Amino acid sequence: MTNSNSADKKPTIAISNLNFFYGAFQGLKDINLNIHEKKVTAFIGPSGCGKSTLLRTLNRMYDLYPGQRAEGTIMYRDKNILEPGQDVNMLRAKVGMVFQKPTPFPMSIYDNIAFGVRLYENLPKGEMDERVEWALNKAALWGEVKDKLNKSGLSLSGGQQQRLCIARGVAVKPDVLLLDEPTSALDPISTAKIEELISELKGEYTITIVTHNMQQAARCSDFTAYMYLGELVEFGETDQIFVNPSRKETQDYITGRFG
Ligand SMILES: Nc1ncnc2c1ncn2[C@@H]1O[C@H](COP(=O)(O)OP(=O)(O)OP(=O)(O)O)[C@@H](O)[C@H]1O
Repeated sequence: MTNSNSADKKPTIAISNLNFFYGAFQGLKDINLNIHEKKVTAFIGPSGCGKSTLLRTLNRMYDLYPGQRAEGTIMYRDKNILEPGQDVNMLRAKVGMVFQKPTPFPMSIYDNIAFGVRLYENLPKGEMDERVEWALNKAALWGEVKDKLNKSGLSLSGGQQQRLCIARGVAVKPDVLLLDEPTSALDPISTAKIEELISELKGEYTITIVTHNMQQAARCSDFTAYMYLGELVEFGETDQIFVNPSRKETQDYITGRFG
């Protein structure tokens, strides 16, 4: 594994000796990796290598499924989130997730945003209106929906729905955003919008993205982790990984010679 030399600042998330199990099957093997503050980190690698599994450990999404368990340490701002006493709801408010398929709730555009906020904060109507507008602006969607906030979130196009999900994610003011192949269901124009959005959001949030799209990783990320069969093969600054990888396996994958 290559360590990045721009890692002087304390990382937002420090993963050490992480192993993950789906019952008897080991999905992640001894992962050591830092996620840096206000940077975009991409997880790349062939199908089944463990990218989504790794992403889901970062807010303990796997807790929802019986038989899945993680061992090791994931320090998130000085606290090991794998410890049993961790408040997972609070963790998921701080470390939010956007999924591959847009998943708006079957409710109005306004309520899609307000719903999550109400779980954590009791805002008067005026402040909630401001928060909804703020979040939709952050997700570059306000202009397209400001006149139809009471319409169903499901009435939006796929690209708009995904931006609504990103707005929902930022509305609770998280610290970290986990994006699991956020553009794989979208057309090129919507994809470009989401990529622009990622570049803007990283000024304020620490972002981790799983992607199959090499160009997307190269365009959007500051750091890249290449995984294979549950192992982290190489991690480093994206420019170095794409221009001068230290491992032949990484080179083969990014140049399309894999498999
Ligand atoms: N619920 C599950 N039960 C058992 N094994 C699983 C489960 N989910 C994933 N796996 C296995 O864990 C390994 C890693 O899967 P994961 O979904 O993390 O890969 P990935 O790199 O994100 O793949 P893809 O790019 O195809 O989405 C695979 O071998 C997969 O079959």
